[in-house]
Amino acid sequence: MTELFRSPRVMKKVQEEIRTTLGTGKKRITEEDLNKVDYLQHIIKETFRLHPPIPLVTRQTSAHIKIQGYDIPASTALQINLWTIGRDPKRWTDPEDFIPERFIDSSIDFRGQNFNLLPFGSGRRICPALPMAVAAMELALLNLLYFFDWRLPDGMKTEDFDMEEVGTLSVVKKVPLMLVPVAQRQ
Ligand code: HEM
Repeated sequence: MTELFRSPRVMKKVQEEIRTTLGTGKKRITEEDLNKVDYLQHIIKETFRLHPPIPLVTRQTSAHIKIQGYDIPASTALQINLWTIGRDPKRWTDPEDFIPERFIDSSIDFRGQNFNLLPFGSGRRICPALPMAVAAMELALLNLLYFFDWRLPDGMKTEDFDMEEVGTLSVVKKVPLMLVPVAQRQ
């Protein structure tokens, strides 16, 4: 929601796509509404790229290996920095910008097969809750964006948003986002 609010173009586009796709007059968002709005899926991917909730995934080597010329002994703990990978200019164009369109016509997904985007890890220890977590995020966003428009509290400016993140194993926004909902008559 913070990235959407910082990017009015993206907010407007996704609300239009959600409201057009789901139609007017809905009383509730249901499971049948999931996976219908492609642009929302791109927004979720773009958010995972810039703000992976678990920024470091750990593995331990089972044998001596060599990576890019470095000798790594057996039983070494390796940390894969998902946050850095998500902002690596060698992998992403304009990596600091929130551009969901980068995923249009792209096969990049977050299900562990593409090593540029691994918010749920990969392989046999990949997050077992991936389908539930993604469905919960999508349901929450559909509800927030279909039924409400959003404005800033009086006296606050978008430039005042503090984007700092804090945490250890998992990270969250240091200063919670505060917005005012404006109910929409559909
Ligand atoms: C957006 C939400 C979530 C994200 C981004 C996330 C991310 C991750 C990541 C990166 C890992 C490590 C994967 C690896 O080492 O390859 C992990 C593991 C795990 N996650 Fe999640 N997770 C989320 C939600 C959840 C939820 C809601 C649950 C439980 C209800 C959950 C349960 C677990 C468990 C049990 C593991 C350990 C799996 C294992 O070691 O075999 N996760 N998650």
